[in-house]
Amino acid sequence: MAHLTSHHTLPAFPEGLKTAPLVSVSFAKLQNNDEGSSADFFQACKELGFFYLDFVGSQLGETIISEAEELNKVQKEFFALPNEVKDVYGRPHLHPFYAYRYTETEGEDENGAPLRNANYNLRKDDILGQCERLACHPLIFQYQDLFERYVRHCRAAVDVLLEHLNKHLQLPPGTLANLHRIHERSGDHVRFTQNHPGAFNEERARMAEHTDFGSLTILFNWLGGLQVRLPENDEWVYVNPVPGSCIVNLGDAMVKFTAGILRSNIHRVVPAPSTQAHLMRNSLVFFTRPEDKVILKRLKGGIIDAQPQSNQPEPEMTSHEWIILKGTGRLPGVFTSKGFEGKARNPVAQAPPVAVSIPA
Ligand SMILES: O=C(O)CCC(=O)C(=O)O
Ligand SMILES: [Fe+2]
Repeated sequence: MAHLTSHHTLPAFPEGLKTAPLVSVSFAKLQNNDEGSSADFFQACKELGFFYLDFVGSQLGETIISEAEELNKVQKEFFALPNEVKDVYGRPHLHPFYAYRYTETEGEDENGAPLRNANYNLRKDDILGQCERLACHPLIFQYQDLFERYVRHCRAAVDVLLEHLNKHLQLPPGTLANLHRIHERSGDHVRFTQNHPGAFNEERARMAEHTDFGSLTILFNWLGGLQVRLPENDEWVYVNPVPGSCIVNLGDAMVKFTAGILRSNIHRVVPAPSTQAHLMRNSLVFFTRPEDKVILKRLKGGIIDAQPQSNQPEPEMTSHEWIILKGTGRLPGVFTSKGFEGKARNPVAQAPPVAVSIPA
């Protein structure tokens, strides 16, 4: 049988290593409104906030899989470019968030420069021609059609998920869809990521802990290295990539909209485990965010109304403000249903005001 993905070309994830108990939800069944799959999906969104979305057997799903494989080749080509070329498209001079970004790691490249772990954020509104386009490398233009198809297809899959959530939350029809209209400006973006092999480093691992700030994330990875922190005991465990499935996780906006019914789980990326540890690791992420102007606060209606009211006044900010503050490190700490954990208890008091001049 022909392989749908390139996972078989890589060494297998090590046997016997403890992995996160992500349930697998069939996208084809969700498309067909299968009740059991829909219930499993909602449960996963409440309990772990992470699940495998099995795309096999869905025409849209299999298209997304093959586009992700193509984009994985494009990202490798991009990251192989000379540093000074990539730096043209870098943070913060291009944009504080939608740009190329790196941190230096151990080792040197053939020119004696420190190795870089990097990502490159490419916003949906640039790809779909919905705003004045930020400068991007010619390679991105070369694959414009692929990017556009990928964005539209990921968004179509996300729309299916939002409809199921809307139903389970018993919100008026279209409530979540209306906060995520593809033609409106939003922080949706494609992210390329690349990490060099290296030894596990506790401090680095801790620095990488985060929740995603938006609504739903569609993640493809080919090697282990993603870890989630289990809600029941705070243990960090690996997520084993499954060929034919993407990993979906929920972000902060979903916690805010549902007053904590849904879970945005803390996770991080560390070096791939033993059998894969010598390899360069790439992942391809599609982040969905609420539209830029949407205020991140609990929605009214359905089962959300039965959630306890918080006794701490919450600063209200738009989705755009949230992304820029979090994306530029000005909301430190990890956001959970209980508020910010860790580095900052009262983040807004510590964060400088949002600069109005930041281009969206
Ligand atoms: O690389 C991965 O597997 C996960 C990446 C991730 O969590 C992120 O970019 O937010
Ligand atoms: Fe993430």
